Amino acid sequence: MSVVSVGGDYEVVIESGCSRRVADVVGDGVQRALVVHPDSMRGVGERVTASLRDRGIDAYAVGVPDAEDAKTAVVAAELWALLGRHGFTRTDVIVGVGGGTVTDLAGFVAATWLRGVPVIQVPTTLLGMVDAAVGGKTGINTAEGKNLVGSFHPPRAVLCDMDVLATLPREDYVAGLAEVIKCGFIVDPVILDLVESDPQGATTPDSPHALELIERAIRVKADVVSQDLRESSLREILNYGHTFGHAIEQVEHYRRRHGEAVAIGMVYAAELACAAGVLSREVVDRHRAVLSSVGLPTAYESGHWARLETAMRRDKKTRGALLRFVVLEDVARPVRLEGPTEEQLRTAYAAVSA
Ligand SMILES: NC(=O)c1ccc[n+]([C@@H]2O[C@H](COP(=O)([O-])OP(=O)(O)OC[C@H]3O[C@@H](n4cnc5c(N)ncnc54)[C@H](O)[C@@H]3O)[C@@H](O)[C@H]2O)c1
Ligand SMILES: O=C(O)C(=O)C[C@@H](O)[C@H](O)[C@H](O)COP(=O)(O)O
Ligand SMILES: [Zn+2]
Repeated sequence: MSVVSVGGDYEVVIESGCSRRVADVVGDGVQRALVVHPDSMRGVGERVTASLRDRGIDAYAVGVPDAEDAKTAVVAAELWALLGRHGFTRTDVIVGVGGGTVTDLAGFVAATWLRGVPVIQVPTTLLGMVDAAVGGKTGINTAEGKNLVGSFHPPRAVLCDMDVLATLPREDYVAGLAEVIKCGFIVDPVILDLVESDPQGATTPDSPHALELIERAIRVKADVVSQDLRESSLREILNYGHTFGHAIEQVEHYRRRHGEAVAIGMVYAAELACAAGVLSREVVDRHRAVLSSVGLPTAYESGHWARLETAMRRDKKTRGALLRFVVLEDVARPVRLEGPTEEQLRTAYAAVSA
């Protein structure tokens, strides 16, 4: 078992079978629990619900639509209605069991119900474990863009059960590696060394390095969010690759995996930094090499610039008319690039669509 403390406020447990121990971390005085899971994870959701009932908690399981279809105001409103019907109070809890989409939704509903009730996160994807379930960013999408409505609401605990990864499709595991590699580029180059030493192994939860990769990425996230929960400055580095990545997701109506879009977004950010004279060609090439070695995409089709630029202007790092990007000066040296020229933006797009 491995435990990462997030600034002393809560713990991220990484252990086979720990999803069976949700009742141990719900806290005192809890009478009711709402366990939110996607239909694909009904088995784990119901197991968690049963384990809470065994401890005398009135637990209800509720299935939500798969992937980004869960992150809507309509689904959130259905859950608020359920909480109201079952009389959930401020001492009751919500449990998110699923990938990042479900932990984002469950966290958002917990943040807003009665202006905030506790949430326990039980991520079931690699991406959920290393990123979405940790750090308290919660949210839903609107027709205008990704994660445009949300709140900062840290969980009471995060339980990463390595056993549940056995059923995760390889493509989804690989998509989660994009956020792991992101942590390597922004803070912890040992992650890059580990992936480069065995790229094939990195693509499976059974590899000798899997646990170390997961733990290192969680430590990067925990360290950053414990210093800057509300993203006043430092936390922006976790958004590396997301300005262009979120724009791709929106243009594709959320049919591409988040991690895949972020992988392309990191190559875009690296090309942009290179065009702005901030980053060496060698580090840009390292982005393409390490991402493609695990099967992540590094290119995007041409012809979508106008829609991508419109979407990028809704990024939360934008200030007024000023587009702002997290870029690198070198590996583990993130900085901000504010107001890149139209030529630099287009040069980077041409480079990723080449
Ligand atoms: N809040 C944050 O800090 C944060 C960080 C990163 C990403 N995110 C969000 O996370 C989302 C992406 O998360 P994701 O990549 O986990 O996608 P996801 O939640 O869509 O899960 C991917 C797919 O795997 C299925 N699945 C989940 N666990 C499974 C398992 N163990 N076995 C079999 N199938 C399983 C899901 O049903 C889904 O079809 C995006 O919406 C992104 O914006 C949030
Ligand atoms: O935790 C953060 O902060 C991040 O930016 C992590 C990202 O991987 C994640 O996708 C996040 O949801 C993006 O947030 P947004 O503020 O750009 O919507
Ligand atoms: Zn992300």
